[in-house]
Amino acid sequence: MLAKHGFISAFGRLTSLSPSSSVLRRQQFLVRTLCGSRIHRPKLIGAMSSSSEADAESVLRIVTPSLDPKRHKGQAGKIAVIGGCREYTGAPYFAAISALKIGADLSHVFCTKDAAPVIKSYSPELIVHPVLEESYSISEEEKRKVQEKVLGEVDKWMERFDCLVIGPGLGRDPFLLECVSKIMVLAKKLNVPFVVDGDGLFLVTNSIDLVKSYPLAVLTPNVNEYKRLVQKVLNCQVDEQNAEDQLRSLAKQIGGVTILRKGKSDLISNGETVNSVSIYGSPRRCGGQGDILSGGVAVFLSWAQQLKSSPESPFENPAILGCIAASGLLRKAASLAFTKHKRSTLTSDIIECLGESLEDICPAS
Ligand SMILES: NC(=O)C1=CN([C@@H]2O[C@H](COP(=O)(O)OP(=O)(O)OC[C@H]3O[C@@H](n4cnc5c(N)ncnc54)[C@H](O)[C@@H]3O)[C@@H](O)[C@H]2O)[C@@H](O)CC1
Ligand SMILES: Nc1ncnc2c1ncn2[C@@H]1O[C@H](COP(=O)(O)OP(=O)(O)OP(=O)(O)O)[C@@H](O)[C@H]1O
Ligand SMILES: [Mg+2]
Repeated sequence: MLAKHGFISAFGRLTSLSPSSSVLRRQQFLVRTLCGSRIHRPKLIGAMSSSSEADAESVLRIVTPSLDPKRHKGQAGKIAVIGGCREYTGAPYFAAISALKIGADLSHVFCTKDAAPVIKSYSPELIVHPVLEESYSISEEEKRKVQEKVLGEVDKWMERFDCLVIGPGLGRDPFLLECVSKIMVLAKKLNVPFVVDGDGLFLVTNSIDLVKSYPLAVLTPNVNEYKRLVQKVLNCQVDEQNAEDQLRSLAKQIGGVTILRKGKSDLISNGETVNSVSIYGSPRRCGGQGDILSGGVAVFLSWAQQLKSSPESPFENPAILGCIAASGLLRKAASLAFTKHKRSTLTSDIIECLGESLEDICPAS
């Protein structure tokens, strides 16, 4: 109920991004074709009682908008990554460039001053804001003023974003994380959805109220991040025998946020349904694949939000559809990259395969 209310209120903000009627008709046609002649909620995602393998390719076909010449720049998505510090410049780059390669129109990165020139030099496509500060660069007396400045800079842009990705390569500096927690509060106030990954999960695991009961929050923990969340929120260890039930309990306990638990199979739950995506990916476990996923979830979630423009819409939960689509595409791209590069497959190779993989599932024309 809460989740539904949240999505509806967020759609108000996204009205201007609603798909044109021809786009909506095409998507409804796809639902009819996949689910029989009457329009009803597609059986693409699992039921309440058990986990089921999602039909990721069908979800990708439904959420991906057609390339309509009448659409203007920005309508296919404006994404912002909050991340990037002295140590990590790759992670925010991977998330932001993946969003563009999948089909978003604009991709921003809000990072520390040290990280900005490095990230800019990777790609002229990204809009990079050198606004975040780590403790080492400021004195105690300056902290309050700096925090206000950081929030002011982000606030100027916030309403324009369809989704944020918070955490890839953020680092764990306490002052920086305090600023980011304020950015999360601002995003919630404006009903901007966000994906929390990497060090963003370190932050929310220790301050769970930052995401609790916010239906537009998606958490994408890897094995370690999941272990820490389970220990903190459920006060127990990860139970592999009852993985689906435990994930459902965890999502429910955090007030119905959507969690994508990454692993051999990706498991997705909002506290009600549990879906898995297990299509074959790649045996390479090079760093950065989770960053592609977080950028992808942001784009597909934004697109899935645009589908739900009328009360009769058959599309129920944009966050879940976004997770399924991103997981399916990442796995397909990883598999394609591995056939080309084998043992030397890197995250950049997988990013290069995103376009071809999506084209294979839903051709641009
Ligand atoms: N090129 C880059 O800049 C990258 C930066 N990254 C960033 O690095 C920061 C830390 O993320 P991490 O994912 O390393 O943090 P984690 O706390 O998840 O991982 C830390 C340790 O866990 C170990 N580990 C990984 N998988 C495991 C498994 N299945 N079982 C047991 N141990 C396992 C790793 O070897 C590593 O030593 C984040 O900000 C993240 O976004 C990563 O995204 C990778 C790429
Ligand atoms: N054991 C596995 N077998 C197959 N695919 C996997 C496996 N583990 C992870 N993946 C795939 O890789 C993606 C990234 O998951 P991973 O656990 O590597 O994230 P991560 O540790 O956050 O990555 P990053 O290095 O970007 O931080 C998952 O969505 C999943 O599709
Ligand atoms: Mg990660």
